[in-house]
Amino acid sequence: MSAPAPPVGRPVSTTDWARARELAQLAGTRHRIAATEQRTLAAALGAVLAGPLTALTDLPAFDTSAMDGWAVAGPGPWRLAGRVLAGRTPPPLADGWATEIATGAQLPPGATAVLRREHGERTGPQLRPGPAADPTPGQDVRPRGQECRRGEELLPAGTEVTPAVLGLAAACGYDLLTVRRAPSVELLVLGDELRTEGLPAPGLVRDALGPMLQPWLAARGAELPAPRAVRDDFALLRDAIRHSPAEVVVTTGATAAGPVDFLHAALAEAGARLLVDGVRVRPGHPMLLAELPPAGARGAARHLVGLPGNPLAAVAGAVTLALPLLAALTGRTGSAEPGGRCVRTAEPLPGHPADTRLLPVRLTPEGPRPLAFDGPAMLRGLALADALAVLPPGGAAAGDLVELLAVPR
Ligand SMILES: Nc1nc2c(c(=O)[nH]1)N[C@H]1C(S)=C(S)[C@@H](COP(=O)(O)OP(=O)(O)OC[C@H]3O[C@@H](n4cnc5c(N)ncnc54)[C@H](O)[C@@H]3O)O[C@H]1N2
Ligand code: MOO
Repeated sequence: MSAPAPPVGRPVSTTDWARARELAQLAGTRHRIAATEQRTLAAALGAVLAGPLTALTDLPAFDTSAMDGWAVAGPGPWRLAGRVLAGRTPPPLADGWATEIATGAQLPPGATAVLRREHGERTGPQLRPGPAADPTPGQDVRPRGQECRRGEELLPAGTEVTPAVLGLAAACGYDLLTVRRAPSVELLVLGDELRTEGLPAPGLVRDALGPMLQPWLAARGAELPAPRAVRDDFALLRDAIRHSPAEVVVTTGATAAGPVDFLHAALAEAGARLLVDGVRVRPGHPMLLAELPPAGARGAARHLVGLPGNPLAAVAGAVTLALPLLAALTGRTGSAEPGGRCVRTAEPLPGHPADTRLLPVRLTPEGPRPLAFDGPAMLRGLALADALAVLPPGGAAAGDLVELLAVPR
């Protein structure tokens, strides 16, 4: 069969930007991954908690000294005996006695407070509070359960496992975390003009999207192998889509109406149903989202996100369609996800007259500042950006609240 001609005069810019993002979220929510797996803490970074993180122990697990000094029992002066270091179990302390204690050490039973080293005056075996008054009961003591009680919910299901979450989980006794299975993704990079190494040459450009999207999507919780290059060939593309075992196929390029832009035709032949076909956003308006027929015996739901080939347009497609889809597939919540952060502008930010604009900005104490080199085919501004500002048609005036989206990290 000969390759079909790419569609001519196909309508573009058909879906409003916010609606397109919502449709991607809905598609993921409808096919939320139920499977869970247990991972060691070291392997869980970036995954999503399958259930609430509940404390396995009180925190602190025992009454603890918050300062270096002396554990004291009752009002001063005190008689001094011994010392308690972190990691030891101290004997009880009788009223009128004090014992040297380190920060983090277990408070002896009977101790009523901790006197900081700089607040105590020691004369031989005697300790008095110095010019300061006696410590109040409980002073500089971290009582058992101050941070949480055993069984208390610390984090909800859907929380991304960040380094801080790993620290908290370790602090309250976890060795393994139950997380949602990561969605499998295949990245297909389209374009005969692309080289994966060396300098661009006449007519040839370096693939900028494989090196950017692969680690970005992986950091957002996707399970994906190295990108696969697919030649500008209709049948190759159709078969790559048809037979991909991934739950989410992400393609780059071939979304528009060029002579070898076969994506629409390949999707049609692969039995795809378009959920989003063009978005009223700049850059990136030819982006698309499709539902693919299930593949393989497991019959898992599959989607395809078609990112435009222009590199900044591809980033716009990723934040609009790919990341919301991936987040919803795992039920991921958090500030890096859609709708996370807003900021007030200090100066007007230029928009598109009719469409939403995603503008790379630097965040300064005064507010978001646009960056130069923000054309659809450029990455220079993006590489310096802290965020993409979501600008409504017509742009934002000084003092407006604008949403910020995370840039590739
Ligand atoms: N007649 C029209 N032409 C175009 C329209 C339109 O509405 N009507 N839209 C323009 C817009 S906007 C975009 S964005 C691009 C989308 O193009 P495709 O998704 O079909 O992508 P390609 O044609 O394959 O490539 C476009 C451009 O990007 C470069 N590219 C592609 N892949 C990569 C990569 N992995 N790394 C670096 N650069 C890449 C490619 O070489 C081209 O320069 O269509 C416009 N045209
Ligand atoms: O998506 Mo295109 O200009 O908007 O690069």
